[in-house]
Amino acid sequence: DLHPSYLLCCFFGPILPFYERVIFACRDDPCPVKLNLSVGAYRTEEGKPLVLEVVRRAEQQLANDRSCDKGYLPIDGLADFNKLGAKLILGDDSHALEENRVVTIQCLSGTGSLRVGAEFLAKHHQQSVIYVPNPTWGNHPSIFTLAGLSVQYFRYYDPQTRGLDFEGMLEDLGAAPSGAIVVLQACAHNPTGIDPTLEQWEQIRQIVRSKGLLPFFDNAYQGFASGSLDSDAQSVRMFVADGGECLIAQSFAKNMGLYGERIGALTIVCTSEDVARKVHGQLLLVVRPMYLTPPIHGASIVTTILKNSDMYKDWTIELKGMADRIISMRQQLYEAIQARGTPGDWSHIIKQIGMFSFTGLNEKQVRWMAKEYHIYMTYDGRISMAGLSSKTVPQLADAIHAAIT
Ligand SMILES: Cc1[nH+]cc(COP(=O)(O)O)c(/C=N/[C@@H](CC(=O)O)C(=O)O)c1O
Repeated sequence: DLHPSYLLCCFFGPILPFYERVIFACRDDPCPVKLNLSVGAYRTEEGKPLVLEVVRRAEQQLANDRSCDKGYLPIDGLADFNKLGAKLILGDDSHALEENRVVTIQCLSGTGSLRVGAEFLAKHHQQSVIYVPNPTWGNHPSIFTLAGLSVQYFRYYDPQTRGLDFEGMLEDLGAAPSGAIVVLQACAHNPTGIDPTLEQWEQIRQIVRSKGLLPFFDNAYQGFASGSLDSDAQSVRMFVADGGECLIAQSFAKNMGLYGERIGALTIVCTSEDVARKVHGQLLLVVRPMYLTPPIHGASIVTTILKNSDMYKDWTIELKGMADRIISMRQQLYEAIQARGTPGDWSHIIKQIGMFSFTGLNEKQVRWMAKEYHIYMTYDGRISMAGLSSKTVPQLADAIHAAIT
């Protein structure tokens, strides 16, 4: 009979995903000028996390409201949050909302929304195959596999052009079995920073609908990519406008800076009000044994801001400020690389969008940069542009130049 601790140590083998190893390597590096570009969390020009001013005002308002309590939320979360969150992604004029075909439940940020959606699909959807982009966010395969779905990949990134492998994507989606689930990152694709154009989204929509595939949008960066909440929602709204079904995982971690509040929502757009009612009931059966009910504070902050037109407007201004700073970091890094005459075409740095840039650096170069320049990024060469500042751009450009030449 095995000693219990022996059993445990059998499981605690080298399970850390590659990016966690990077984070620990960076954390343990004593160098005073180390640069952590591995985590997708916004940092200010001073390299600090940012609590939005409008979030502080909302929290102050909540703290002063003596009618607020800390009781359990319903299983599907804060009703106002669900309503306002659905409108934010679907648009005020959404027919699906008008026809009551939409189910939205508050979940534990984007990750929790993806997981609840995946558990629901594993139980109720006739196809258990889920296609994700190659490459995709490192956590996607685990979320879907642990929920009981079988993960397949569709081509997404072309290393030759450092752009979208659009033909390959359409071919793989065309070859997917009818009813298969397809994960589509709504904007600011992680890790590549490459999004389809609106014309390409329309072609993707046509093939998804003609093949009877089920789109599952991961909407983790709405407003963070272009600075506009509506522009970044266009891909989702295209699909919803055609009357078909889709799932949408929403996160307020990045666009409202509420990373640690774990606030997001799962929206399922159904074909009828009656189906929506049944889906809602089944979602409650997934959530209750998983975490009973979601946390109240983050949902209250988001609701306070979305409900108040002045606060909403102030939020959009701060959100655009974050997006603009990232776009400026792209431009500065590109110009710094150009100024050093680093070989190769680096225009992908300014063509890509959102939090990340897929540099094209290989693992050997990434490891060398960590060792020689104390600059940390994920081993696939992804850098978080939000981790850069005008001060640190030259340090990164020098390191890239040295790694390439
Ligand atoms: C595409 C995508 N989807 C969902 C999430 C989950 O976000 P949530 O905080 O659950 O709402 C993330 C987080 N990505 C960053 C965080 C991480 O992976 O640790 C990242 O890629 O760095 C994504 O990049």
